[in-house]
Amino acid sequence: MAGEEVLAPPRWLSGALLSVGGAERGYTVRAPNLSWVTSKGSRGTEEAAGGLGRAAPPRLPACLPWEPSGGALGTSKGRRAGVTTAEVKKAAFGLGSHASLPLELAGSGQAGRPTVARAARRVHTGPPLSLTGGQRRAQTEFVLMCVVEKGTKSPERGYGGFAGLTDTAKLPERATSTTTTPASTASSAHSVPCPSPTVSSGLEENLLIQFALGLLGLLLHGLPVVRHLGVLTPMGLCPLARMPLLRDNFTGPLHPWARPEVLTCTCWGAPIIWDGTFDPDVAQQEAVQNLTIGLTVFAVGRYLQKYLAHFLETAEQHFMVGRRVVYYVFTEGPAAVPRVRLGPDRRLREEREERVARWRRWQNVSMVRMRTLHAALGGRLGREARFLRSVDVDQHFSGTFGSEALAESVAQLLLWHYRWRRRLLPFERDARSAAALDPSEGDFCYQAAVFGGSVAALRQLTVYCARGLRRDRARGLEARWHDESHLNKSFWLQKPAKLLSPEFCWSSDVGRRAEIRRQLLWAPKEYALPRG
Ligand SMILES: CC(=O)N[C@H]1[C@@H](OP(=O)(O)OP(=O)(O)OC[C@H]2O[C@@H](n3ccc(=O)[nH]c3=O)[C@H](O)[C@@H]2O)O[C@H](CO)[C@H](O)[C@@H]1O
Ligand SMILES: [Mn+2]
Repeated sequence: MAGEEVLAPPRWLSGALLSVGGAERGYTVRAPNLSWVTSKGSRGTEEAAGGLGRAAPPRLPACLPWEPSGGALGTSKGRRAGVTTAEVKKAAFGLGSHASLPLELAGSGQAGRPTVARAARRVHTGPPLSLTGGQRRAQTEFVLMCVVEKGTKSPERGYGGFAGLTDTAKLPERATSTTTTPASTASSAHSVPCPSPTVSSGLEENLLIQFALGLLGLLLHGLPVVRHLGVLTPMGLCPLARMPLLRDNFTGPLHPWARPEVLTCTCWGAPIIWDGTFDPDVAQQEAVQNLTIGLTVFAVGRYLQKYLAHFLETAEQHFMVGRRVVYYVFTEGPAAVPRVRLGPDRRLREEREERVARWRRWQNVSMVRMRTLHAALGGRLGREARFLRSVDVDQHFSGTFGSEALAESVAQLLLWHYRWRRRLLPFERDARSAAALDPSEGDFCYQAAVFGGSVAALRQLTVYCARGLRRDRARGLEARWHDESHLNKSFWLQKPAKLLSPEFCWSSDVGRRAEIRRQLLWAPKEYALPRG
């Protein structure tokens, strides 16, 4: 119901519905029998575990981020072993500066003094790209293993201690494989979902409650109210809330705990940016200056006239204000691109795109964007801009969209489904499609209307999607949500370094929600004319 305010559920109800949604991402459920295991293989004290905290070891699965600098893994030992920090991070999910590894690394070093190099090599050559069935099971049972640096006061000093939380009742089998699997060829079998809760007993009941509420909502208010039921599904809590805060090169210190009603980080350590979890002024100051940020947008056919002017005008007011920005407008009709007054240090380039115009169906225009973007990233655009954001044109900015939205790779949570259970997410389920995800796969549902990252990350992403789209086309297939389905597959395999909350891409169709404080708004869906 447009304009209706929907409040967060009362606490008791959150508890009742705990396992329905966010909890399955592994944040809010107690994991029994957790204890520290140190690098020496013994049950550890906190000190031995790297000084993780002064209080008793937390009962929640917990991960610490790697030092943004690369910390222990960037040591001379690591280098001598021929393993770079970047390689390790890539092997462990292709992450940016923060990573957590759901691996069993405890005891991986020599007795008494495990070296970073050994651990790094182990990460590099074995899991998580070749997890055994036992490890996978262990993960779903909340064994969240983390690599924790120890003794890394100076990044030049090379010892790493490793500690993890493990369920001592069910230690995972050790991985036996030592074959190297390059991250770039990782298939879905190698990507690991956020752990699922062991306490699934209430799940069916909770689903029933939600179903009953849905039915009631239907009877009382008609269909639209059903959409709001997602609000009753807790998203889970960021386990890092009680840990050292994640840092991000663009955002300054983050405050994941500032928004306890929503999930503010992922299980692999990426922050989810919500209003209040960052300080916009600090973000603006901390962000590396003098970066050119590209904003790519396709405006083909009637979309150009209907949406582009308003989109650009509002981008001038809100998008990366004070920074160097280049708009890249892909269109077959550059002459019709509206002349919008641009601020200093901001320019607009028309990228003549004849190919897109050939496609009659709007879905084809949408899909061909991946290929076109990939080609452009290899050319002038890729040389000119350091970070890019690709957006749909049928929306406009209505609030600040600044440096906090930058990172190595950035995904946007889809507003309809950000609280939904993983199994219910509308991923491509036709196993023949390159975009297919198994019901146990996929972390979140991301939106193709906003994604971004460095040139290198986006080249990887776009080529992956473009290949998948081409393969599907050759087989006469089209994924359910076109390019968006492929984007979701890609982000499942190569986890994004940062997620933007739905506050960054909202629709008035959903109405107002208390938890949504700032917005990039979709234009009303009046597609009869532009798509006609
Ligand atoms: C908000 C959101 O979730 N958007 C996604 C959703 O799109 P939408 O349902 O919002 O699709 P859409 O019509 O906005 O098409 C995507 C974009 O392609 C461009 N365009 C499309 C057709 C055309 O004739 N001319 C033109 O310029 C334009 O930039 C448009 O914004 O699903 C699409 C694929 O199903 C894409 O994945 C979109 O990113
Ligand atoms: Mn759109």
